[in-house]
Amino acid sequence: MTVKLKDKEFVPFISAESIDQRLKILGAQISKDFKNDNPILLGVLNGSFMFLSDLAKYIDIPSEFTFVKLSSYSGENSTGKVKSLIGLDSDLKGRKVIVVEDIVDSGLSMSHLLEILQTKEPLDISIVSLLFKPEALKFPVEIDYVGFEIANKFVVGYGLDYDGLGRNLPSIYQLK
Ligand SMILES: O=P(O)(O)OC[C@H]1O[C@H](OP(=O)(O)OP(=O)(O)O)[C@H](O)[C@@H]1O
Ligand SMILES: Nc1nc2[nH]cnc2c(=O)[nH]1
Repeated sequence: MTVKLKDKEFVPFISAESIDQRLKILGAQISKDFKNDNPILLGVLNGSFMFLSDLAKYIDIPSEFTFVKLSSYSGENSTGKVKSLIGLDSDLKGRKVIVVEDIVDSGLSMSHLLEILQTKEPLDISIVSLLFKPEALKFPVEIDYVGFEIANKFVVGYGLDYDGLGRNLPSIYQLK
């Protein structure tokens, strides 16, 4: 069934069942790779809230969870550049950090985020992204765990929004 959000129509793309199956595999892989590391999973708000919450249920090793939001604003104006992390209250020094994103598209957000995170002196940084658009990548970033590689088309649902709407859809839709 199609979904209409404001002026745009979206068609079903990745079902809730497919997401759940993939998350089981990702969770098992991460649990194996970080077995003795007590990693910190760092969700990037807003888009990652649903992904991280569901992924966490399939991670069965000691692990910690925290969230940040990126800020690209200076006063009232967007600088077009991500400048700081809002809400990072955990000490990352010497820790294994797993950044959790809903999507890597151009790679701009992730490359800026990595620059800021490096200054916190973590032991290492891994990336898990539910979605990845290889054709759209302009700022090279290496993603350690990818849920789904997708075409360069706009998607919504499962945390991802169109103009603030659609984040609560339990599956992923693609622009018609
Ligand atoms: O690779 P990029 O081209 O930088 O795009 C990816 C970014 O876009 C989305 O965030 P957005 O800025 O829309 O904020 P949101 O998470 O609050 O929706 C998404 O959550 C990523 O952070
Ligand atoms: N909702 C949404 N946000 C994005 N941010 C970067 N790419 C996308 C996308 O395809 N959909």
